Amino acid sequence: MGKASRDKRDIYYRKAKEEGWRARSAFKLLQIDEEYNIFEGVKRVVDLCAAPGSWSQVLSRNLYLPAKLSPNSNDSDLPLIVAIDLQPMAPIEGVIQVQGDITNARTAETTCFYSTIHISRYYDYHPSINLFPLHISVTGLHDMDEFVQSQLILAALTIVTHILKRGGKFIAKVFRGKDTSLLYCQLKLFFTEVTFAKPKSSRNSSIEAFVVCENYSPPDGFNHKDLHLLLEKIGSPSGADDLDCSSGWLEGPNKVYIPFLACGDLNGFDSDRSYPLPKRADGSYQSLDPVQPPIAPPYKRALEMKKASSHGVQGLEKLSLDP
Ligand SMILES: C[S@@+](CC[C@H](N)C(=O)[O-])C[C@H]1O[C@@H](n2cnc3c(N)ncnc32)[C@H](O)[C@@H]1O
Repeated sequence: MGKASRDKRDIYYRKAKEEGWRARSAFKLLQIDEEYNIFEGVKRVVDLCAAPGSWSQVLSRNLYLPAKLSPNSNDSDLPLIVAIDLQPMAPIEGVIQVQGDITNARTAETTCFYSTIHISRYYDYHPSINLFPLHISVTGLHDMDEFVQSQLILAALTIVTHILKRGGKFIAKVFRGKDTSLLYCQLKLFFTEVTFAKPKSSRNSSIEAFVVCENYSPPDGFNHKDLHLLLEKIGSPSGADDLDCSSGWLEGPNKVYIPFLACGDLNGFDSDRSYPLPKRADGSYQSLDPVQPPIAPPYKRALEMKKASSHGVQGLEKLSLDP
């Protein structure tokens, strides 16, 4: 019997069939919850790249159904679960589905709409957890894979920064590679706790891991609307002018944060300054406009993260590739 067929019939594959999960990856989320208690106190969840829906099933069974079946159940207090994917999926009780591309600005808007309309109507606060099985179809062309990954991260962060409340969580599947440290640093900009986990149901032979980000706490002065603009332009087939990160359209601390998030770039910035000054045509720096934000930490955090990325990420080495 070949390795692939043996793998397919592992214990989690069988258990998933027996217990009615749409994919064995349900166990990965359940095991992440066992270790990090991610569902505690959670009332709002957005499941990005959700089809065929095993993570949404976990959310329905662990959050929605217990609340619905509780004797004190109140319709206005049921958890809100929004699932997004390019593909349609069979309905799941308590899960609102949005079909769309998460790298597209319109999908991001729809997600925000669904999340905020329910929240503002009933609860007046934002979702506390985002799940993101970041799925990259590996092409084998390194540049292409890297580009797709960076686009998905940008898309996920756009949605995250628009709807996550302070203290919220973000869980994403990632592929470990040379850029994992950079990804860690990018996420560290927004969350005080970023940990890589390898649940036991994730095959040792797979380079997948899960990043568990806790305590959402965006840096001072970060304007999330700029991420959305970037997504819109990049995702637009309409021929709209490309907004690259050095085109001068960014202001204040975002001059540092956005290039760092979009492509890990902190080059060209003077590390003695809190944020870069605009340059004149002759290359000299313009003085600070008095209405600009005061010189304060803004990009020190990004710079520290960038430095940390060259020293490796604690915990990652534990995620051995060996069985
Ligand atoms: C591995 S599957 C996710 C499995 C799912 N989390 C589960 O538990 O059943 C990856 C999904 O990502 C979706 N996907 C990939 N790129 C996407 C994008 N740009 N926008 C929305 N969905 C995307 C694919 O359609 C696919 O259904």
